[in-house]
Amino acid sequence: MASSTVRVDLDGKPINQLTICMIGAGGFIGSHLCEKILNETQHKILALDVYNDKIKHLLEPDSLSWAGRIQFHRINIKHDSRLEGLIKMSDLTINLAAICTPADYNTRPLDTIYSNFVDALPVVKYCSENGKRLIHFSTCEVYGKTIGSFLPKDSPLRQDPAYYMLKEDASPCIFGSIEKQRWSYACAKQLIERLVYAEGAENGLEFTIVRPFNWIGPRMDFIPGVDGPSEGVPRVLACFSNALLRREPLKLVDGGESQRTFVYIKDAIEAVLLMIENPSRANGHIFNVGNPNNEVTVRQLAEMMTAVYANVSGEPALEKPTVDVSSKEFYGEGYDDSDKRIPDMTIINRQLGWNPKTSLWDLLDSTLTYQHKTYAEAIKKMMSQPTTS
Ligand SMILES: NC(=O)c1ccc[n+]([C@@H]2O[C@H](COP(=O)([O-])OP(=O)(O)OC[C@H]3O[C@@H](n4cnc5c(N)ncnc54)[C@H](O)[C@@H]3O)[C@@H](O)[C@H]2O)c1
Ligand SMILES: O=C(O)[C@H]1O[C@H](OP(=O)(O)OP(=O)(O)OC[C@H]2O[C@@H](n3ccc(=O)[nH]c3=O)[C@H](O)[C@@H]2O)[C@H](O)[C@@H](O)[C@@H]1O
Repeated sequence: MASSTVRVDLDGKPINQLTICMIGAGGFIGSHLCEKILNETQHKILALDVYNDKIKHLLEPDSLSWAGRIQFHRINIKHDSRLEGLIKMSDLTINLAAICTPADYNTRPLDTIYSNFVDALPVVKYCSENGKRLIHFSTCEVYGKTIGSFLPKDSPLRQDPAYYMLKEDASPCIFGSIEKQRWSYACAKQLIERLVYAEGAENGLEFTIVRPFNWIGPRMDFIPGVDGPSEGVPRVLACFSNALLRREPLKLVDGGESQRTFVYIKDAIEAVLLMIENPSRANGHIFNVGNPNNEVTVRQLAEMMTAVYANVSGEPALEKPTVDVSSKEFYGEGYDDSDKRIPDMTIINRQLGWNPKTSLWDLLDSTLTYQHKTYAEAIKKMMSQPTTS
């Protein structure tokens, strides 16, 4: 229920009701952000996407308390003349639309570059020309590899945060060669960040750039063959969930040595709401949003998910829960990887006072409970059907 008391910002000033044009509202992050805004604020949402399956529960029935505060527009921003009008009608635009699954970066590099750079251009332009505020979703992938990854494996400097900690205003962006098409995504995101920043510097665009660090939780991506293509490769949470649901070993790419920090989607969305409601603290900034305390190797993630899922499902884990695969076999030619991703939290702490709360175990527990409830029956049914040859 949206609270009826007056909401105040971090400086104690009342927050005016906003109309928000949310592009990509039907995706993983968009669905959680819509839910949060409708539940806790009085803001209105113009939700733009080509799909709405993940926000269907928010769009109907009309009797819900937020009826009239969310309006879905089925729009592909690549070619739809309604886009500028919707941005003009809004106080703030949030752009989440993107191709953002690594399996696509090296196999569909053109689509990836168009989606993350070319298609985002008109959004930036319309915001700038019409004096509208923009929150643009970038990625932690713009940092690429850490400086430390170029040091010898046994170098003590690898333990020094100066060689791995990722800082918005200091760290370089280090990508692989052009043949490593994995970096098409990071590079496109970096260029759109630079464009947004330049629009701010030269034309006064009021902007905030968000760099998410592996946000995970319910509704992330799809389970192949259930609510997405059988041959599709989602991000790691859904890949591992799919294997656990099917009682198959989890595939560790190149030994599962890469490190990631995972943050619970519900924690991360709180940071976005703070940005929305505190423009004077958020404008002109780039924010890392992640949980530096939740670092694991991908192998450790697989082990933890296996243990959590055994608890959730009540079924014992497989005797051999993981299997090694090469990145070429799994993703194809042109894959490369970020070695380690720890967000520096100084800027978001200083500007918005935000800190993540949820431990990796707890966030996996609630997420895998959701995956089990949502998919276990469908998978069982599918697997019991005879395969056609
Ligand atoms: N989930 C994460 O941890 C993470 C990490 C880093 C960056 N990001 C960035 O955050 C944003 C949202 O990510 P997500 O995880 O919610 O992804 P998602 O794929 O679930 O959501 C993206 C949404 O954008 C929509 N979309 C794509 N192209 C569109 C177009 N041309 N017109 C209209 N709609 C279009 C898709 O249909 C989808 O619903 C992306 O920009 C992504 O790069 C996410
Ligand atoms: O979420 C993020 O912050 C960003 O990172 C992701 O990139 P990445 O973390 O590399 O993608 P995942 O699919 O989540 O993979 C994480 C790691 O697990 C590995 N992996 C993935 C899937 C699998 O089945 N097995 C496996 O070992 C990958 O090789 C990678 O090392 C995506 O690029 C974006 O969604 C986003 O910009």
